[in-house]
Amino acid sequence: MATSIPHMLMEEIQPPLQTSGGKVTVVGVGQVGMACAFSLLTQHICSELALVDVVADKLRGEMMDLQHGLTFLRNVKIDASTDFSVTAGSRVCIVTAGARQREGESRLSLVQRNVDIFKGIIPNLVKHSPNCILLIVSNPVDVLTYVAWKLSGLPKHRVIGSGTNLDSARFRFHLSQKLNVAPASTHGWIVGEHGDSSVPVWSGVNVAGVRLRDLNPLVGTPEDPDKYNEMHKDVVNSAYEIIKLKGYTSWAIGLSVASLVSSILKNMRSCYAVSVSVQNYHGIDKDVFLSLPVVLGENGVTHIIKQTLTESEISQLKSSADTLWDVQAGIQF
Ligand SMILES: NC(=O)c1ccc[n+]([C@@H]2O[C@H](COP(=O)([O-])OP(=O)(O)OC[C@H]3O[C@@H](n4cnc5c(N)ncnc54)[C@H](O)[C@@H]3O)[C@@H](O)[C@H]2O)c1
Ligand SMILES: O=C1C[C@](c2ccsc2)(c2cccc(Nc3ccc(F)cc3)n2)NC(=O)[C@H]1Sc1ccccc1Cl
Repeated sequence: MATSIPHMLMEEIQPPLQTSGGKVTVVGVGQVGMACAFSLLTQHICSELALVDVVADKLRGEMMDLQHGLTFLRNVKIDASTDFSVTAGSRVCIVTAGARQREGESRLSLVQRNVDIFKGIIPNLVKHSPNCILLIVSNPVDVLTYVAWKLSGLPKHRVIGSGTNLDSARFRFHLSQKLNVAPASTHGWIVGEHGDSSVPVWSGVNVAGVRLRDLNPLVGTPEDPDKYNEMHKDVVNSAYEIIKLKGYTSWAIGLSVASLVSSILKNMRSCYAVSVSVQNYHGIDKDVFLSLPVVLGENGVTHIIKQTLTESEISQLKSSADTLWDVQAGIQF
């Protein structure tokens, strides 16, 4: 006679599945990684969550703290380990692991340190989840998305970077405040290189299909009396302001990453500006990853949207492609 309570409480109809089909891994449980994890859980996006980091105590603490909130959420299997076997069967693997930039450290030095970190992460993720989609968040995100693709051996459509998804979200927020329309109804795309050198596509800024450029042809130009062109500066400056005020950024990037994962797991085919292989698009001949609007579905990037860009916008993309190509040339794989 089985004496254990579970056996007395219930009759097993079928053994548990190896994986639920909704498993997501987050590598790096720092400020960004935990914001991603919290956003995924509170929006009921994943059915399983695996956390990986090299700092074992923090890793266990974050896992326990999330587990204790499950009473208020749905029943998600949350696990954590420094061993990548915990990630097995993940549909999406989010990488936020990275070294902190040292005082006066060159960009290339930081890149190489992050590449060396990625050498220990990417092959292990693919070993345990060969059918996964890699979603890179660590900076410099465009270069590290290329590095992740090279190290993973995965097809390019299953390796994306968060890219200018956050840049675009900040751009839409600033526009929404000026127009007094909800950010979700204020449409605008920032493409190209994530961060300081990103490219706002002013011809596409619209509310309900009404393009600002049709109402004011000077929108986005230095001659614009309404100074909409300063919105892009606001996007960049706000990132630095947040760092100055709180020391890091987390909530917006966490929410933006959760939205990307939702479109993938639910095969929503929503459009996002994310870092993808852009060789042969807009006349770019270098093998680099930059952000363009793409359709995101269950197997990653299904389509790249062919926006009509101005000569200036294309020139800025090509300049970023050359910069990234030079950085990539200096990487020791
Ligand atoms: N793409 C974007 O829009 C965007 C926005 C914000 C931050 N970021 C980037 O996200 C990254 C993380 O930012 P953060 O504020 O969370 O940093 P953080 O230092 O708080 O967290 C990084 C985490 O990575 C872990 N880590 C380091 N090496 C590891 C390894 N080999 N394996 C597993 N884990 C490892 C660390 O232990 C730490 O917990 C940074 O590169 C940052 O620039 C990107
Ligand atoms: O990409 C980052 C990383 C950063 C940040 C903030 C100011 S400059 C960079 C961040 C937070 C914590 C650590 C780092 N490190 C880091 C940044 C760039 C890099 F190349 C290497 C490391 N960056 N925080 C952010 O919000 C985002 S978005 C952003 C940054 C600059 C312009 C426009 C945007 Cl929308």
